[in-house]
Formats: sequence, structure tokens, C-alpha cells
Amino acid sequence: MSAVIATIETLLVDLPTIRPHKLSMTTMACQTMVIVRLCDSDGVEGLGEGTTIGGLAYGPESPESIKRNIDTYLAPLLIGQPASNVNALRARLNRHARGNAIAKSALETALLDAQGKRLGLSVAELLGGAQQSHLPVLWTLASGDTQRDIDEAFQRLDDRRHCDFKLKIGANPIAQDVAHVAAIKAALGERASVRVDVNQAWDEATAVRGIAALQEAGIDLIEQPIPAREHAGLIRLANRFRVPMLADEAVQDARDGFDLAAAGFSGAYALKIAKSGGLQGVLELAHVAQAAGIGLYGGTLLEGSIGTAASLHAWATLPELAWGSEMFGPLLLKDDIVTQPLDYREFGVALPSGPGLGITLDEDKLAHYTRAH
Ligand SMILES: O=C(O)C[C@H]1C=CC(=O)O1
Ligand SMILES: [Mn+2]
Repeated sequence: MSAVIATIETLLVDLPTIRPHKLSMTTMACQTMVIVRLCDSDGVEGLGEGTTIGGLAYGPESPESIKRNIDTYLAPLLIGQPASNVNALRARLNRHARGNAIAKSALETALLDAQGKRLGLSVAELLGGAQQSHLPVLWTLASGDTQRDIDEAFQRLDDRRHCDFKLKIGANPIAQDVAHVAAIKAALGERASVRVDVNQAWDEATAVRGIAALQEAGIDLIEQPIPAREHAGLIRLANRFRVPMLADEAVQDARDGFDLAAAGFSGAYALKIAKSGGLQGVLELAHVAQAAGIGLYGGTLLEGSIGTAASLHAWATLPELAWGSEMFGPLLLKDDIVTQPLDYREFGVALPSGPGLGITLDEDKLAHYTRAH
């Protein structure tokens, strides 16, 4: 008898950040991860993570809703099912539950981790094999203070930790944001690539003014300047400016990617396992983008080590990420719940090895940071 899914446990884990992380929609002092522990009838455990930003500030799923919806609706659809047919389980979840992409991503990650451990293969191998084993990783400067951001950037350049930086803007008046970005770019000069993420904060007219000034200041990439659903506006901005646009909230899954590309978008897509409901969904989006000649960027919802490792296994199967990645989530957190943290070096991170995700929980740390109720 092949193994069936026996139990699925979800835990809310709160980890403090190393400094306040200021985004256009919220300031984070703590990150909450939903950790999934899935066990099959042979005792093989799969780990997953569902993580978002700022409670409900970033999107419609919160850590608490992810946990509750897994416990009440999604886990019962999986319990008792054969554990090793991940495609069938993914289809079953999608047939019976709409939306909830982050919750589904956490579950699919746990299913793949368990499958890898069962077969003695890494998750990247389950997905066809890795084409990259070291991925570039940028750092987000978002302390809210220009000089502190500049100091942080030089430290990370000197440590050979990061050489690309993303600045979070959109919370302040446009002139203030542009002055902040321009000061950082002027300080770093040609030593670093500087990009911005507006997280949907501008309307199109504001974006035209803001992007003109940012292009002038030498910024390399403009992420999601206007609201997610304004596809036509994003295409107009991409056509108007030399500096490329990176679509983030605008592209959740392959369908969004197809629509935007078919409507004439040129630029890049941010991939996130959380947006696309898991590793297979995000690779479908990546393949649509590849077919359309659109560049790729490995994105994060600031996951900890489990979600970050899962993302790395997916990105590693791609021939390249034209814009690199931002898989720095674990570095923003004061502590970790795994025994062997990810290996960040030479401006990037190594793909973890070993079966499944290649991640082992530190049970003491996990117990320490798990929310009581
Ligand atoms: O890209 C986002 O919108 C979310 C995220 C990624 C890096 C960061 O600081 O926030
Ligand atoms: Mn973004």
C-alpha cells in the first residue's frame, strides 16, 4: 500500500525583524509565518510555509486566515488521499477551494518536501532538475532613513552579501521619495544596481512624474508603480519610459502573465510561489513569460527559510533570472527555526541540497516562537 496523508498541522510562528521594514502599505517589526507539518502514513514529514506581509495590508490572506482555512477546509481535502500524486492533490484543492493561493502554496510545498524525502530527490529534481545552484539575491533598503539605508548598503557591498538594492517607496510625497532614492543612487554610483518598488501606491499621472525623475536619477527598474488591476496603464508606462517596469501584484499566475503579455507588455515579471498557489503554478507563469520574451525575477513575500528554500528550488529549474532574486527573507529576521540556515555568500544564496527542501526544523526554536493560540 502506498502512503496516504495522515496528519496536517499548522503553526503560527512570530519572528521579530532585525529593524523596522517600511513599505508603502505597512511597517513591519515582526513577520508571522504559517508553518505546515504534513505527515504520511509511513511517518515521512513534509514542511511548508505560507507567509504574507503586514496582516491584511498586502493582500486578502492573513496568517490567521491561512491557518484557519487550511485547518477547516484544505487539510480535510488531503487527509486519507494517496500522498505521492502531487498533481492530483493540487487539482483536488483547486476544484474544491477557490483563491487562498498562499495557503495552497504552503500545502504544495509540504507535499513536495515529503515526496522528495520519500524518493531521495530534492524538490528541484522532482521539478525536472536544477539548472542553477547559486542564485543572485538583492537586499531591500527600507529603514525609512536615507543615511541609515546608505550605510546598510555599503556594509552589504563590503560583506559581498548583496550588490543590487531595492528601495520601497510610495508612502511619502513624490518629491520626498525621489530625493531619498536619488541620494542613495548618487552615494552608491556604479557599485550597485538600484531599483524601486512602489507597491501600487501611485495613480498613473503621479507615476509619469515619478518615473521620469527616477529614470533621470539612474534607477534600473520600477516595480508595480500603479494598482495591480491597471494592466493597460502599466503597458502605457512600459512603452513611455526607457527604464523597464517590473509587474508584481499585477501578475499572480500564468493567466495574468498571458493576458499582460498578449496585451503588449514589455518588461519583467516578479515570480512568487505565494501569488501562484505554489511551485508548479509559479513555474507555469515563468514558462508563459519565457514564451513571451519577458524577463524573470525571483520574488518573495518575505518568507522565512522554508518558503525561501521552496522558492529557490523552483527558480533553480529555470535557465536564468534576468533580474536576479530577492530571496533575502531569512536575513531580515532576528532568528531562524531551522537547524542549518541558508548559505548566503558571494552576492547570492546556494540552493539547499539533500532530499526534499533540504531543510530541518530546530524544534526548540520552533516551540519558542510558536504563538500559543
Ligand atoms: O515585493 C514586494 O512587494 C514584497 C517584498 C519583497 C521585498 C520586500 O521588501 O517586500
Ligand atoms: Mn513588489
